Amino acid sequence: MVKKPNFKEVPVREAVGMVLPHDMTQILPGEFKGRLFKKGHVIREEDIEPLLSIGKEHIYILDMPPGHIHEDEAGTRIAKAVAGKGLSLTEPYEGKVSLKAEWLGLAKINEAAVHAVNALEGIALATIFGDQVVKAGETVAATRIIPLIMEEQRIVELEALAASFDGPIVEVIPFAPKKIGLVTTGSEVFSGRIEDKFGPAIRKKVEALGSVVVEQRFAPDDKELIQQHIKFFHEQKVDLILVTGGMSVDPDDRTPGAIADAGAKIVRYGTPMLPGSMLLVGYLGETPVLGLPGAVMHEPFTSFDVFLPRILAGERIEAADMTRLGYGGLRKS
Ligand SMILES: Nc1nc2c(c(=O)[nH]1)N[C@H]1C(S)=C(S)[C@@H](COP(=O)(O)OP(=O)(O)OC[C@H]3O[C@@H](n4cnc5c(N)ncnc54)[C@H](O)[C@@H]3O)O[C@H]1N2
Ligand code: MOO
Repeated sequence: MVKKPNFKEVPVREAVGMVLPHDMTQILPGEFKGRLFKKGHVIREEDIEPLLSIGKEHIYILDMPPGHIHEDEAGTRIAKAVAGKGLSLTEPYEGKVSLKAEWLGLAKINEAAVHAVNALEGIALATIFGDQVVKAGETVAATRIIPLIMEEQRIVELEALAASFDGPIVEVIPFAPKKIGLVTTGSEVFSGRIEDKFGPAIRKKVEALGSVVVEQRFAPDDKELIQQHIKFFHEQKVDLILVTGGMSVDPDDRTPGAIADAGAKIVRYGTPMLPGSMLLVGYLGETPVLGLPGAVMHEPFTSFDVFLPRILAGERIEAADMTRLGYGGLRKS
């Protein structure tokens, strides 16, 4: 059991000159939720009315037993113990310390470690789901202890637990700027019968993450020509090759075969996420080659948007990464 701290209860009218042991929250539904008084505030005569208005007829004056620490210090220590690179800590607010991204990047969260930390009584660590893109300033995790004070020993245990994992529990990996080669297939686009919609959509997605399409090459539905463009980009030593169109079941859909014929090792063709089930991921040497499904053209979040940030953060995509998308992967039916 979490030990109750020793408090002296003082009627609020007699508390003038005393120090508040924790932040005092006011909630006016629909209007305001926040800190009315900060921890450490010395109560003044004019504070009595506001305190009574939030239902505080008595306040606690804290008598901190030896070996215990306050929620603000505990929250800060937990945050420091779990944070890796790319995160900065906020000041404690109502006992809560948040971890905010310092740069645009991929949030990496050790899920098993988060569960292990939260199994310690009295400790709360909340994170976003991992492998998401976060912008500078976005909150990635927040922590607090449940009681107002806690034996310091518990925090020492938590620090040891956090240090026992391989790498930090929460971090933000920055995106390396990569050079991308884009092969757009489809005889209807090649001939000019229809306007290319893939190029602008892909540029927008990759530029948002700090990378650039160095060149876009067009091919009709001809396996040999598609393959030549893929090899060209590989020789140009781009960091990533993207191929659009021709990913499904029609006789004119040549892209998966062209990627294989170019010499790429196919990780997997098809992934259980909608939209974007027709995604192919392969590697030509060390260079990732992706066959992109039609949905990438018009949907803001597809299987491609799951893996692009991970590739730009330097990760290699394995078959299991692709097969695991099914659970929660129905984003659009
Ligand atoms: N019977 C089935 N039909 C479809 C399946 C399936 O499994 N069985 N999968 C569907 C899914 S999911 C997708 S995604 C698409 C995959 O399409 P493809 O990659 O083969 O795309 P295309 O057939 O080449 O073109 C589809 C559509 O998009 C237009 N297009 C293609 N590229 C461009 C471009 N660069 N700019 C503008 N428009 C483009 C193309 O003209 C077609 O209209 O298949 C589903 N069907
Ligand atoms: O693979 Mo498709 O993109 O689900 O529409």
